[in-house]
Amino acid sequence: MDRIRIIGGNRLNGVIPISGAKNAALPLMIASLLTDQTLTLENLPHLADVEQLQRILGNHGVDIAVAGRRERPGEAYARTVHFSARSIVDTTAPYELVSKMRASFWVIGPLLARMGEAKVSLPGGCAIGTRPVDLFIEGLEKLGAEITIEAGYAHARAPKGLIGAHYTFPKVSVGATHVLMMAATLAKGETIISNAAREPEVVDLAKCLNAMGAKVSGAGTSTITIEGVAKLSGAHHRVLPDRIETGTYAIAVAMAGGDVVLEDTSAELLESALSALRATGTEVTSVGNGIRVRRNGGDILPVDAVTDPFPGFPTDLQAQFMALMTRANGVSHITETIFENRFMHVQELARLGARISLSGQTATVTGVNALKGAPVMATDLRASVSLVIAGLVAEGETVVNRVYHLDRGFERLEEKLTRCGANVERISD
Ligand SMILES: CC(=O)N[C@H]1[C@@H](OP(=O)(O)OP(=O)(O)OC[C@H]2O[C@@H](n3ccc(=O)[nH]c3=O)[C@H](O)[C@@H]2O)O[C@H](CO)[C@@H](O)[C@@H]1O
Ligand SMILES: C=C(OP(=O)(O)O)C(=O)O
Repeated sequence: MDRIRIIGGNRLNGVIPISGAKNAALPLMIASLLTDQTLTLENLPHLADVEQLQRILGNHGVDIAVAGRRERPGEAYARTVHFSARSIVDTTAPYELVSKMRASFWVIGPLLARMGEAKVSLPGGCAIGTRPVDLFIEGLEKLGAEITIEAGYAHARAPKGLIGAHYTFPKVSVGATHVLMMAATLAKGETIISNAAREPEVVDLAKCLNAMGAKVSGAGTSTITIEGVAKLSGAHHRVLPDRIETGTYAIAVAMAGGDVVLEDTSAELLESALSALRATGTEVTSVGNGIRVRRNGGDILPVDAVTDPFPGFPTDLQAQFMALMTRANGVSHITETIFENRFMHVQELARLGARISLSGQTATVTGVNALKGAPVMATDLRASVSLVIAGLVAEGETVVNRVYHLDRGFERLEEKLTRCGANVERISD
């Protein structure tokens, strides 16, 4: 099992190319199930989750062909891939494939819309909370689906096709918004989704669906309207930049100090996180097609953060920001409102000398003068990278075990950091 070894103490200077967003790529790939024509996705990141979803789509009969990729060292892979679901050969998404990642459950929407049936295993994904699927079921039932849960599978049927309806989410859900939006593109009549997720990945999916001939409006606001159409066509779509990868490297620079341009990304995707970062005393400016992040010595100021659906502070940056706060000059409070168990990094950061106490959903972080390297264990995707960030300034050697979590969502992490001067190395046994 691979590990990552970091020797702390180096500043970061240079350019980091930002890859296409994992959390946009996954629903976009799933959208290929909606049409018998080819959906071409540009800027697709090379990640374990993308590969796993390719296996799942392959099982449904999707032909997948890589049309091109950039191979220059230090660049994002930026693959262009064709997805062609000419016919759906299987409407079952089996446990062995789906249990590895949350987003694979989302195939339920397009399969139901196109084929009138789907049998999908209940999902896996990061161990950050219970992660139920009640909102997906309620929303799809509102569109006329009949759904039962038996032996770990959701059995969904819509023998007469899906029918447009008005559904108000009782709670904001990114995944359920993606699924309902996709399903409604092929439903009869108009669907209105209220209290929809407003994440940039929802907007990206809506743009792609519209390029495929769907009639989706309002994505990016909390009311999305979809006028169903009889058929969708192929399209060519560029995956938007990964705002979580962007924020992660911005926080890494704030932690290690230095001057780095994050390339092929945009500050608009993560304003709330960047304003928290500015408040810590880090310089963050938009430049050309990216963001410049600078911190040249001086204290890291303590800043409180509360996670919230977009445009709030992203839960997927909570662990990384907490790592930064472990070195702040003072006390900060970090509150997690999205997932009930997303503090697995706390005990691992403590191994490096961090002082963090937990009370309910709030972590109180008392900054320390120095962290000290130690072996630590990655528990989930974003928790893992928070340990790498802490390792960048910890004295001596930090070894992060269970790196497969990182590989789900960070492309060429050690290469991107090493090229900016960090001492980071992957150890494969
Ligand atoms: C692949 C992907 O894009 N994953 C992202 C997506 O996950 P995901 O789409 O799974 O997260 P949701 O937005 O659905 O979850 C938000 C909250 O709603 C709850 N909920 C969700 C569905 C449901 O049927 N019932 C229910 O109660 C969840 O348990 C959670 O408390 O958005 C999360 C919140 O920004 C991010 O952390 C994940 O990185
Ligand atoms: C929680 C995440 O992924 P998933 O929803 O696939 O578990 C994440 O991307 O941080």
